[in-house]
Amino acid sequence: MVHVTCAIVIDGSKVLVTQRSEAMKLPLKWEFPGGKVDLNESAESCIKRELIEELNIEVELLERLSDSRFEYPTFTINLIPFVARVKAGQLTLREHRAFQWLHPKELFALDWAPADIPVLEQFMNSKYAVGRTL
Ligand SMILES: Nc1nc2c([nH]c(=O)n2[C@H]2C[C@H](O)[C@@H](COP(=O)(O)OP(=O)(O)OP(=O)(O)O)O2)c(=O)[nH]1
Repeated sequence: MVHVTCAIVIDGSKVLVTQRSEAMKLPLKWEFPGGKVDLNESAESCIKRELIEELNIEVELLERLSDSRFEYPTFTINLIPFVARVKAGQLTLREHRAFQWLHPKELFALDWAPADIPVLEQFMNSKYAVGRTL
């Protein structure tokens, strides 16, 4: 099983989403940015490191949500989500194809990496999803 962290980065009512590039696994799928946890690394350190490496942003973690386990045909992922806020840095795409800041209600329309769907649902039911329609 692969342990992967991801961050739902919020700015007011907007949420950051990133699109995987053609060269990555799950090409062109939208995701919450993050990546694989290294050996002996905590989930918290991992997500902070990944966001600096991939997007050049330093984040503050607000809350850890529940893990989402998903079986892809060739591997099983345990996705560890955090809600976070940008503390410093100018967002720069280093691996992804695109990014968008969206309102919570716009999120469901994206073509998501399947493991992210339960994470998205948890987020939508949290106090951080401002202006959501329930
Ligand atoms: N970063 C991230 N990865 C996700 C999410 N949802 C999801 O299924 N994944 C999958 C895609 C990848 O197979 C894996 C994360 O790996 P990664 O982002 O470090 O990159 P990768 O697999 O392209 O890298 P690699 O195998 O070439 O080292 O988890 C998500 O929300 N964020």
